[in-house]
Amino acid sequence: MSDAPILEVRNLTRKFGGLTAVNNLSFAVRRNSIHGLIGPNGAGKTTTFSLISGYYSPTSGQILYDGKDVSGLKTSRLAQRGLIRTFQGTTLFQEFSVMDNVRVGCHRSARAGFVSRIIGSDAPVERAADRKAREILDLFDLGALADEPTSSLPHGHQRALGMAVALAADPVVILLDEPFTGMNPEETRRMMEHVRRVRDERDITIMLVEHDMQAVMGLCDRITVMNFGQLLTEGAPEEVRTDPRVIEAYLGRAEDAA
Ligand SMILES: Nc1ncnc2c1ncn2[C@@H]1O[C@H](COP(=O)(O)OP(=O)(O)OP(=O)(O)O)[C@@H](O)[C@H]1O
Repeated sequence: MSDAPILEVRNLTRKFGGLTAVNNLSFAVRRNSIHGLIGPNGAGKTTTFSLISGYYSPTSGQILYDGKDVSGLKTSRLAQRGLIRTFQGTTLFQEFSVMDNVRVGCHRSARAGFVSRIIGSDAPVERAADRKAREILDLFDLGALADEPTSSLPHGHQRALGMAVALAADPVVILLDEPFTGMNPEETRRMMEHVRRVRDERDITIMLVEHDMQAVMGLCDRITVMNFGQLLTEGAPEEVRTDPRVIEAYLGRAEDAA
């Protein structure tokens, strides 16, 4: 496996009028790692995610994905290449069954064969999508709920299903936007297990923005810390947790807000 990072941002800057939300930010994400992006409120994490996933174009700087400059490419093009972002609010079809949500995701990524397109029969594609959807549901312990309406699932399961749909698109990198928001401790524990499983069993790189520090520290291999749009520090969870600059950044913002 190559040692080159799967994702890298170089001197990334994004301005909104007079406000610099991301300021000359550089960091790299190793292949097959779980990489956290943290920082106090307003630090620029979401903007960074939106830049990497193509929702915003950089004002300046570069984004390299698998060694290639993808700065300014649209979300759909990046998704085709395997860079997939999930959102805080779920984007599931609530009236569909659990299985059908994943099946739709599989179809989006499936390429119908030449013959089936000519004769109008997509049976092999359907069968392949079904098989793939079942495997993915099992990975997230959702197999027994496959035929349930999505709207009946509790919050934790809905978030797991959101990740299952992302997996159906054959990602290389998944960008998870606050995956633990609103979860109780048991749901958080299970979600952490799912994220690990996706990385371990599917060789997928995971990058996440998250405020739940316990989850971030327990899950991530490396953590990038932002403050005021800039890189504050980067390191293993233990280094970051005990870094006085990180503690200061969080406490400083808490005092501002008080
Ligand atoms: N579309 C926009 N237009 C103008 N300003 C924006 C826009 N998006 C973000 N900002 C500003 O950029 C700065 C960084 O915001 P961003 O949402 O990226 O921070 P964050 O670290 O994700 O914060 P939080 O943890 O609160 O979600 C903030 O000052 C925010 O108000």
